[in-house]
Amino acid sequence: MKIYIGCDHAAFEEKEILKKFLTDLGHQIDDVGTHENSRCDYPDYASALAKGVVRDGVKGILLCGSGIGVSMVANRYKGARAALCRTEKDAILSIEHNNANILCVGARINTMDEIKSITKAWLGAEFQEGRHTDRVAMFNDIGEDV
Ligand SMILES: O=C(CO)[C@H](O)[C@H](O)[C@H](O)COP(=O)(O)O
Repeated sequence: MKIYIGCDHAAFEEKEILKKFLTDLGHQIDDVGTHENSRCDYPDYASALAKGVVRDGVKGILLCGSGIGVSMVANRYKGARAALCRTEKDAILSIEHNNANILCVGARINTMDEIKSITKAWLGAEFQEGRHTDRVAMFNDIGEDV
């Protein structure tokens, strides 16, 4: 499966480790950066990743210090369903009920082992459809100025 990955400086090392973990599992990884650990701005990378995910109809993984900033940015793009996940349960539910297409994790919150297991759980889960399909479709009609 092709998977986009992106991060800011706070999660650069974790992103590199996760990239190898996913490549070893047989996934094709498209890295939108950052490509070094000097200070940068997560909106740049979360935007690039969300655009790629929506355009190509694939999944993506975003990492920053908390996971919060990247999830906020990604969800500004129509068609992006970014879920901040702290546990495997979060990850599974974000797919089963919400058909998340972007996983967000916090490298300053979760350990590397936790990030790997959250990611594996997320990639292994399946959208349950049924009553969830119409609810997720409703997302597309939301997004007005207030
Ligand atoms: O967006 C965030 C917080 O919601 C991320 O955790 C960033 O990685 C963090 O803000 C970066 O912080 P730094 O002090 O500039 O390293």
